[in-house]
Amino acid sequence: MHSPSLLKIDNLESFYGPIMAIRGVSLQVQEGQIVTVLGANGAGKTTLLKTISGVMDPEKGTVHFNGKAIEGSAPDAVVRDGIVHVPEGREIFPILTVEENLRMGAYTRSDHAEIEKDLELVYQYFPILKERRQQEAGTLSGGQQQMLAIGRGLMARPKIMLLDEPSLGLSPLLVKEIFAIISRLNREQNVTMILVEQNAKVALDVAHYGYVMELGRIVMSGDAKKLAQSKDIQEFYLGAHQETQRGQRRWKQRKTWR
Ligand SMILES: Nc1ncnc2c1ncn2[C@@H]1O[C@H](COP(=O)(O)OP(=O)(O)OP(=O)(O)O)[C@@H](O)[C@H]1O
Repeated sequence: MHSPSLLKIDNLESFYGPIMAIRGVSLQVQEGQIVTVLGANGAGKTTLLKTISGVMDPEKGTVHFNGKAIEGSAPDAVVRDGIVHVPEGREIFPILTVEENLRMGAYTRSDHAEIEKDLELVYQYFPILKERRQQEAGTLSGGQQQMLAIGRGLMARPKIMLLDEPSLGLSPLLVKEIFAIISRLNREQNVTMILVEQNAKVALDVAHYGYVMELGRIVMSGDAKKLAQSKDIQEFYLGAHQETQRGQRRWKQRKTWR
């Protein structure tokens, strides 16, 4: 990695009261890349994203975005800087319509004509959302809600999107469809992404670079193609592929990493 990073995190530590959820995490994201952060339940992936997006303040460490220190900034200031968090669990506004949800994503903007253009852009990527734009978001299927969460994130016109487990709870076919769109958004709209996933296989397929987290630390990192060939990763995702619960236990039980 030679060019300066778009996002650079050094030695980050975050706590929930006495619980240290992030233990000295350092990572870098180059502009234009998809960087995946893999790890089992409770590894600290969501906490990492919350700390980047300003929802949580770190106890220690720095987050630089475009060379500017942003750790401890308010969440809306982070959005204005160009970082958008697409949360896990389709946290859309269920009683607002699809279009109202999308417009909420542009809450930090006042360039009205551009907002209308971006709405059309979101509808190009997700035609089903256009079809259902007057429908209450709570009545959408899980896959459609995930599309809406991503679309709402796009409405902030981000430089970098933090995607928290977009595959969660979706059928393999839908996961394929959504990841293909994530990949297109990265290539065509030049949106840099941090992609948090338990599903290592699909994440490494679209990512350029990857990190593995375990108990709040980064235990492994590398080029996505190389990571996909690593024995540890293969054991994890093949296990996870066959039987999720067993896969997750095996991942957690590993003590050493190469
Ligand atoms: N609100 C909270 N209060 C206390 N501890 C928490 C809270 N949220 C998470 N934790 C703890 O912090 C650690 C990291 O959790 P985190 O949610 O970041 O993991 P994760 O890798 O994102 O897992 P998941 O995929 O389940 O979201 C875990 O030990 C978890 O139990």
